[in-house]
Amino acid sequence: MNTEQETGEKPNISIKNLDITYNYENDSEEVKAARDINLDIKNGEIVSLVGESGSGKSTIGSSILNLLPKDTLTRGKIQLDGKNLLELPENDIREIRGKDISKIFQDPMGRLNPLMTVEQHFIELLNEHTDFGKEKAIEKSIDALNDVGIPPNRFEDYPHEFSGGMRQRIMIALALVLNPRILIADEATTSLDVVVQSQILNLLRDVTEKYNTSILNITHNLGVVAEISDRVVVLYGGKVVEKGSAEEIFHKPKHPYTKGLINSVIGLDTEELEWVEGTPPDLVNPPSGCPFHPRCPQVMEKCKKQFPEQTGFNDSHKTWCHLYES
Ligand SMILES: Nc1ncnc2c1ncn2[C@@H]1O[C@H](COP(=O)(O)OP(=O)(O)OP(=O)(O)O)[C@@H](O)[C@H]1O
Repeated sequence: MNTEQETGEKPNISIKNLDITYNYENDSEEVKAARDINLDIKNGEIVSLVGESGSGKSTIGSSILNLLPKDTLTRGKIQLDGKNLLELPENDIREIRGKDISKIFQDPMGRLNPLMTVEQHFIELLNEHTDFGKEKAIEKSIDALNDVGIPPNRFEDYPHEFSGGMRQRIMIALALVLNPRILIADEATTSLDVVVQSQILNLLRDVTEKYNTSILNITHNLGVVAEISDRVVVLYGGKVVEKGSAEEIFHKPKHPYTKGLINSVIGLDTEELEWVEGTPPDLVNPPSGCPFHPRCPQVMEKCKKQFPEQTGFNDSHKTWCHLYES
């Protein structure tokens, strides 16, 4: 049974048994980028999806927006308001994209049009999704900018006139102005320096509360996760291997991979930095059994043969590891 069923709270968005395979039936090798993913996100909740490069994080984020390449096979369900987003026609999904579900990326400069002012970006977006007149559109935009700390006198400036952190604030305001149900932040702070990263994360936390928007925070950097997450989902080789509250994942990690990830984060009391030895799996031919078994310091014979069943420690904390199976 999953957390949401146990607590009885209805999720905002619900991913069920999601499998994603790239290069399905084309000439290239199939890549099994996500396998049997189950993930519910509640209203106003910040869930971080963490794992090494290539573990399938961005693939899952893109599937929610239906932005995967055409020859990608997706199986399972991504449910929002009783609709399976994977089955919606392109026109319907275009309507949802930007309005109910929005996304912020690592590189705001690459997403903002250098020839358009901040105002023009907002007006274009609001014209596409609403029938606000110009006055209301400007008022809404200035409110959203205000919420992210950009003063109204910068409304007619161009993207290059802002610092990296301010451009990311503008992206957040653009992502929130339509009051979306869920915001997907894909490595949203990765290119920023540590102080600005922290400011942007705090900002995301604050605006989530104000707008009651959920956030799926995708990152390989565990350092930025502790600060903002309600829950953390750990992904390895396209499979969820552990999930729990931020407190549980950081202070009581169970899966050997999660433990390795946590130990590789630099903290104030770090004396010796550790890392997870070995290389991430090839998702064209994922390892049999538990995908982490070739790198696991506690590997057992059955780990090579069979993916573990879920072990639940309480309503929120679960892992998939043979070490904990009774
Ligand atoms: N368009 C694509 N076609 C084929 N394979 C892809 C495509 N995009 C990603 N992959 C593969 O899918 C797997 C998961 O990639 P994904 O980008 O989702 O991982 P990630 O955890 O987000 O990593 P990163 O942090 O490096 O972006 C990887 O093996 C990657 O090479």
